[in-house]
Amino acid sequence: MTDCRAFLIVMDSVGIGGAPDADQFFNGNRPDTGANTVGHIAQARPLHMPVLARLGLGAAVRLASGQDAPGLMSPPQGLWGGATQISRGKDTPSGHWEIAGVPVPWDWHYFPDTAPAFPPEVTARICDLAGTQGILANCHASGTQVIEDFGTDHIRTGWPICYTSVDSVLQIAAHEEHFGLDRLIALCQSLAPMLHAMRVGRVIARPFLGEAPGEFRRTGNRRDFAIAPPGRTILDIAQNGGRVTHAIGKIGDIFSHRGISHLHKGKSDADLADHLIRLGSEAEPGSLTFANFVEFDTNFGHRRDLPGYAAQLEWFDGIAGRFLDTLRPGDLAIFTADHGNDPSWHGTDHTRERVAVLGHGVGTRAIGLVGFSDIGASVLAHLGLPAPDHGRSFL
Ligand SMILES: O=P(O)(O)O[C@H]1O[C@H](CO)[C@@H](O)[C@H]1O
Ligand SMILES: [Mn+2]
Ligand SMILES: [Mn+2]
Repeated sequence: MTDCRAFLIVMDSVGIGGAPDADQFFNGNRPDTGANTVGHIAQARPLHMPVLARLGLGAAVRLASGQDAPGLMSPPQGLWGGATQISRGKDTPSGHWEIAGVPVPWDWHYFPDTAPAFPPEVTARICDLAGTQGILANCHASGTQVIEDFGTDHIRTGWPICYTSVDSVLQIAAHEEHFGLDRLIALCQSLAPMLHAMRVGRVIARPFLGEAPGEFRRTGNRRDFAIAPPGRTILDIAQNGGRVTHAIGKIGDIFSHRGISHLHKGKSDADLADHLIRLGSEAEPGSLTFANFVEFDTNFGHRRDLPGYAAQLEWFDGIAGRFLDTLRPGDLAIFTADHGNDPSWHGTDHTRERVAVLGHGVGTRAIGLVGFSDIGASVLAHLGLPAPDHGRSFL
């Protein structure tokens, strides 16, 4: 067995523009054509990201989208390129599964942007499981806004706040104390099989605290109940090959906890960064570490907070530098993303974009434009493991 280790790090929603099918994806009724998360942030405010810029982030933005990314245009000294997605969803499971070798073969079920958004049988099932006479919201919504709008009614009536988005999700927001955190999680878990049978990707528990509008805030106790990937992922293949696999952050939920030896969670990306840096030193020879950093997406992309997104990128770049310093000769680290979420864009939903592929540990190399599945295939090739069912190694 090889002693080489592999680290695959997904910066959630850090897209680089240029998706050839962006015109088929929408925020509201306007297409995602031209959306470019990193490009537009850097054009609004030059980014200081010396570590990822040195690997080739700026060059990747230009390759994928034809746009310049001020501050990031240093000559690449890592493995660098862009990746294009083929799965029909611009959501987290679609992106991660395809990176892990399983493009999504079906069309997800999406709830219409109508009021009500959910069919009567779904509403009835939620009421039945929750023991309530009704549900609140029942529409497309932003998660921070929906608790502002319905939090007071929720505390008064005890009814769960149920909402969706352009993604294939049913989200339930409920108060950790008035409704109860365990009760919310049990509700989502019990509801999930019905929704998965409808090809709804995830049921998500969104607990919050606070007693009045202006004070309501979501907590770190979010839980996702996702459909299991419909094929062998790189985590499955690595584990079947006798390797230790480490999942950091949301990776456990995204892969329905399959193929994972050790799960490392935290209340914030700062906690996850500590796990990543520690595993850089401690992960076993031959192991695979798969990490997701979610705050780019949840705290800044959906909130359309461009200065916040920029600051998070610069913070993460420092983490990336500290992490890379822990690696040994023969290790591979790849930084990539699962979709876009351009904070300068209209709407509040993800944006269809290409993503960067930035590799450390295999010298300077331009890989051009590859497919999402080629990322996972390359990780397995580096570890000396059998190839996945989709994708080709670019190493
Ligand atoms: O506005 P919030 O609740 O953060 O919702 C976002 O989170 C969901 C899951 O990632 C996405 O579908 C998007 O709607
Ligand atoms: Mn995502
Ligand atoms: Mn998101």
